[in-house]
Amino acid sequence: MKALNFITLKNVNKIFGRGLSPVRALEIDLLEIDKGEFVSFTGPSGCGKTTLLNLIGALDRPSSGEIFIGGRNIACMGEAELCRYRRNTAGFVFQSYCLIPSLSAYQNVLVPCYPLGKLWRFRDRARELLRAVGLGGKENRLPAELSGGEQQRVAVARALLLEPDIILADEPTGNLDSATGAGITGLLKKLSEEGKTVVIATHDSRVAGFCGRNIRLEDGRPLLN
Ligand SMILES: Nc1ncnc2c1ncn2[C@@H]1O[C@H](COP(=O)(O)OP(=O)(O)OP(=O)(O)O)[C@@H](O)[C@H]1O
Repeated sequence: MKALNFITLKNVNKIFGRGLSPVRALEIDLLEIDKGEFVSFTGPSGCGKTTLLNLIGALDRPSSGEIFIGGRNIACMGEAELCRYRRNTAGFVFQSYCLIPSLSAYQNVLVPCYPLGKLWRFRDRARELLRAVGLGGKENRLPAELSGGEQQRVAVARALLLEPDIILADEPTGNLDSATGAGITGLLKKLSEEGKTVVIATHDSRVAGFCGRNIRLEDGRPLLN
């Protein structure tokens, strides 16, 4: 049975800057996402999509409010606990892939475990993940020797290395042609069917159409039905 309300944002505000011209980037009364959901956020440029993903992934802190992940409020965690949360619970996929150019696909997938040491423990999993995203046989290629879609697959495999419950993807298909983008969206959908909670920000209505639920943001506020 699905556990409900895996991600809950309550009275969350994010304000950038101070003084005469602060920017209110997000203003959320209540937003709930279930475990295993595949949710997209859409809306015009500047409506707060990236800010929202960054708050859920603890890459940034809210100005006020509570963000519960699996019942724990990450908005009031200390830095050490947040580090563990970022490492173990939330995996990020970015529009521009953010791979390290001098490392092979396989080495890039292993990057999240470098700070943990004990690389050997993750070697088989990294190879398995590359096979699972359709890159078996291309483990030793550098990012420059892979297509955009293949690089994004490496980024998805990297995000999965430490078995996070949540995948956050900010415009994951933004640099890809529509067929390749559909492949990446299909891969993210499959992950949600396997139990991961997948949250993406996208401009592309076709990508949003693939998701179980789409939430439109306007001026930092979700338009909920
Ligand atoms: N570090 C920052 N300092 C000041 N303002 C910021 C900062 N980051 C974002 N903003 C502002 O917050 C608002 C929301 O930005 P955000 O990047 O979340 O929007 P977005 O919906 O992801 O936009 P896009 O679709 O163009 O990527 C915008 O008005 C933006 O200018």
